[in-house]
Amino acid sequence: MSEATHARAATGRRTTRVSLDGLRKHFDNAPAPAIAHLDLQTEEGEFISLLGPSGCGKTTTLRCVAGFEFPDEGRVRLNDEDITDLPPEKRDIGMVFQNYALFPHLTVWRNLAFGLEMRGIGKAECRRRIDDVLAMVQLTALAERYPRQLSGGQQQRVALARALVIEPRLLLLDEPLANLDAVLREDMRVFIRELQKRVGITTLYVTHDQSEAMVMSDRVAVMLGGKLLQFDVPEAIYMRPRSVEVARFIGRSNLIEGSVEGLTDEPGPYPTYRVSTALGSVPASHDQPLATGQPVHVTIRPEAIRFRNDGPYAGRVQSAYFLGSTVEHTVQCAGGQGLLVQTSPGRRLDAGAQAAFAFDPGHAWIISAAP
Ligand SMILES: Nc1ncnc2c1ncn2[C@@H]1O[C@H](COP(=O)(O)OP(=O)(O)OP(=O)(O)O)[C@@H](O)[C@H]1O
Repeated sequence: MSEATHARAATGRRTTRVSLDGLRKHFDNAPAPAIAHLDLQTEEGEFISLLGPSGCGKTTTLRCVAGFEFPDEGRVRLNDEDITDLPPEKRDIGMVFQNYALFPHLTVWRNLAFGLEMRGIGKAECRRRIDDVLAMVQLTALAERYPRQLSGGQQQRVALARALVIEPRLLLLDEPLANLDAVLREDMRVFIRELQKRVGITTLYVTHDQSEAMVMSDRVAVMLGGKLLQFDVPEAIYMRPRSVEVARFIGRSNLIEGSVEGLTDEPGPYPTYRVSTALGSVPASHDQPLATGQPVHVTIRPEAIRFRNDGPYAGRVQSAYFLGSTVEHTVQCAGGQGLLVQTSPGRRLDAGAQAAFAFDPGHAWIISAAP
């Protein structure tokens, strides 16, 4: 049996599409809805991150899927089954919380057996499933330990194993790495993602950490103020933000106001326009038709700008901070436009220097939505 088949057999191989249709949740006495309106559909086996700042409604969304909250409006579906009104224990969903929520008085083995026994699973089947899942999370040797005798990372793996051993049709993870130190967090990202791929289970993952969402996910749902701002593959979220809010929230970004001058015939994966800005006329890409004179923003990532003596744009370096592998410069340009420019240490310019710079039209993206 291949490792992937083995892993799927160990957790029952149940792929599921999740469909959130028109969800709304407004808690009593809250000034604004936790979820204003949410439509989100996943494919089978996808790893989806719900990403956004504190209070944007990520956890409430996850709790509506788990059955710990009930939406005021909208439906939650797994494949074609409407589970909106089912209690949590009837949903067949595995969940891992930030604080792991392990039973402290039970060994690792008993923690895993608990949910299986509750479901009336026979002894032999329990043993088979627990053995398989413990092997997957590499904890076979620690089966008789109590949670307090385990490190944070090991406890997290027990929590994952406990969620998977019931062979759920969906896995929900709510900031599961928040309590781990930085190095362990990075290891656990890879561990969870590899495990999820082997098992093939559809997963919703709540985080406010953008790099975590980028590294782990097939697609990222960026939320703000109870609304979905953008739902796309990580590269598109980073390179082709659809709104000023997404550009601001994801990574560091330069946002330049301007108005569309017209379409060019420059080659590239997306049509290139010229946009009139404080820097002058700049080339930038977009995938939708734009009208001449239309107000837009151009977003350029700091690492996409290069200092070059023959560059078409000019400014004065105000500060240069050494960050280790890169140097971050702030540059004051014509018309009062400030820019962040990130270079390798070898390309550093000092504060006070005059800078000429350039960027590819493919790295300048037009945002046409009003902020
Ligand atoms: N039980 C509740 N009663 C009243 N308001 C609530 C309740 N649960 C959440 N809220 C409010 O709903 C909004 C969204 O909360 P939610 O926990 O979903 O956000 P979040 O994006 O997960 O934030 P965080 O990352 O801080 O957990 C917040 O303003 C929060 O205060």
